Amino acid sequence: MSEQKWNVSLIQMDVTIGQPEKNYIRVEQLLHEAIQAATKPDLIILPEMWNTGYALEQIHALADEQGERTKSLLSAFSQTNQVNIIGGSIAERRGDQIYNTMYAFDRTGTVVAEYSKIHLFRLMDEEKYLTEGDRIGSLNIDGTQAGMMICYDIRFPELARKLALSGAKILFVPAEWPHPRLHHWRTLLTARAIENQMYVVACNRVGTSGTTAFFGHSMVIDPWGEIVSEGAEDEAILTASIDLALVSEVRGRIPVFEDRRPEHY
Ligand SMILES: NC(=O)CCC(=O)C(=O)O
Repeated sequence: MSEQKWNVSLIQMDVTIGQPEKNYIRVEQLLHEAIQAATKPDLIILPEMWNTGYALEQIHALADEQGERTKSLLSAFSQTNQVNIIGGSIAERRGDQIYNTMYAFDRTGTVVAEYSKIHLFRLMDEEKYLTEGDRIGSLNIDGTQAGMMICYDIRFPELARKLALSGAKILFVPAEWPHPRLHHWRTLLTARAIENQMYVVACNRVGTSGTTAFFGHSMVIDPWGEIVSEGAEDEAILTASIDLALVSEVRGRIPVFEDRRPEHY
């Protein structure tokens, strides 16, 4: 890819709760569909907790031990197809603890970053079953600095700002965000893009889990806050082209980072 222009594919998939076997097969099928599209993606992103869904009562038995199965699948795919992958997040077992963990792979299949969700979402009982991460998720993809946040994390602007201050020009957000909070989803993602003058690439799942309905509406938002591409509520692969030169242009147009006065707040 050119240094500045990327084609991204967002795999807005349904997740079968508590059935990793089905979900690993489905992810592999969708990855193949994404790579065979007319415009080859430079980067593919998956949604949150795609291996198990929120099967929290069985999560200890279902979680991927140290993410080994996930890493093996996604690493082989990224290497074979020379594509960067932001692997959504999965339920990961590490010792006695379960984490909601994201892995990023470069075009050689190397894991270049991992991040475990810091803010656990009480409305979905995450804090009862999962352990929170203790470090932020920064990465470098094809020479561009980026950041990773997971779903509920987008309600915490401090985290996005910290990633932006560490050089991120693009923020990746896998999610399992349900109705009736579409307005929050769109507004918070747009705010993170505008205030940090960076791209936001957010991939949400679709489908239902018990009485909870996930609405999709995955989206790519540019550093000016315009929605470049937005999904509907069905399973789909969303594509968008992003131009990273726009980040510097917008930062030049309104010099927010130069005008910050952190000594007063
Ligand atoms: N999986 C999540 O973190 C959901 C977050 C959410 O729905 C919210 O409103 O925040």
